[in-house]
Amino acid sequence: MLTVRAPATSANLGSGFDVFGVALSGPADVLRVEKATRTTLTVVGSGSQYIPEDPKKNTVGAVVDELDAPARIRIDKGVRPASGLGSSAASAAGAAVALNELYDRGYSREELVPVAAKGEAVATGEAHKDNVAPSLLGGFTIVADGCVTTMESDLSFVVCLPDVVVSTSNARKVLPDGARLDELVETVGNASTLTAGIARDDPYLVGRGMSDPVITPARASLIDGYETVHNRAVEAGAAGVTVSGSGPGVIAVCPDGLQRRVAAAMVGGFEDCGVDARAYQTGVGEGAQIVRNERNSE
Ligand SMILES: Nc1ncnc2c1ncn2[C@@H]1O[C@H](COP(=O)(O)OP(=O)(O)OP(=O)(O)O)[C@@H](O)[C@H]1O
Ligand SMILES: N[C@@H](CCO)C(=O)O
Repeated sequence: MLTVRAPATSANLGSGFDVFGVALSGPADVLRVEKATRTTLTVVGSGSQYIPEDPKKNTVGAVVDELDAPARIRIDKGVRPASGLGSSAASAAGAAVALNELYDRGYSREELVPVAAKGEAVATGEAHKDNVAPSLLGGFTIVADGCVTTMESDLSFVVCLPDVVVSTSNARKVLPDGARLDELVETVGNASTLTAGIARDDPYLVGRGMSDPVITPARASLIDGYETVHNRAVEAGAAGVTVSGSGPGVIAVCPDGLQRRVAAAMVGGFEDCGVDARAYQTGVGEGAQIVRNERNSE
């Protein structure tokens, strides 16, 4: 039996739609996995009542198939589904790490990215990799043209999760079909600024790059209270604020010492709009880890 902790992630960061992702130090899914002749799933924890235990409908089932590695799997959800915090990806990444180890498949973490992405196709219909890459590799990740680049970072974030549900598949349906040239120029500029900010661990540069004129405005309209929460976070000292993944989570990058104030301001902003919310004071974290290995006692 293996126990794996796989972290929540925040994709896009505004200007990096389907490209940027960051592993968060918390929350996380915890998976207990042991070999079996047939795959069975149990799901407990945050939002587990909305997650199918049928392996064909769960992201981990696709990973089992890809690795030809049947198993008895118990998922303890720390990452609520339809949160914008890479819930479906955390389970897929955790399963990929556990099954690769249990069945001695020998894949590197980079090679597990497309394997875990098959799980995302189960959740959203598209095998996008911008959540599974950071959940597997940790740090800040750039997924572009089949290549994954990772960068370490020490930045601090607040992620505020309202008590509403936005599924990735619905949040992709509101996106426009195309963008104008000036919007493209603005987005490339912001993405470049953000990447430079990660390289320098500079929250102000990252914050300046954390916006885009096309994707974020379309998604923000699905989140009651977004404008208020955005403004409150900035007033409290956040260096940048945007929709986390496809929402409804909202992520703020914070200069040192301001996380608590920003977290309270964001929760208060949602509450003033009649929406319950909770905040995670978090930072850039590591990729999925095997926290317990009882293989030798099998
Ligand atoms: N192991 C799993 N964990 C979470 N959700 C799962 C899992 N397996 C299947 N799902 C389904 O995937 C959907 C949630 O995925 P979705 O991509 O919408 O949310 P998310 O992963 O939190 O968001 P985002 O990708 O924007 O960060 C739900 O319909 C849920 O039932
Ligand atoms: N890049 C994907 C990630 C979902 O978390 C999207 O924004 O739809």
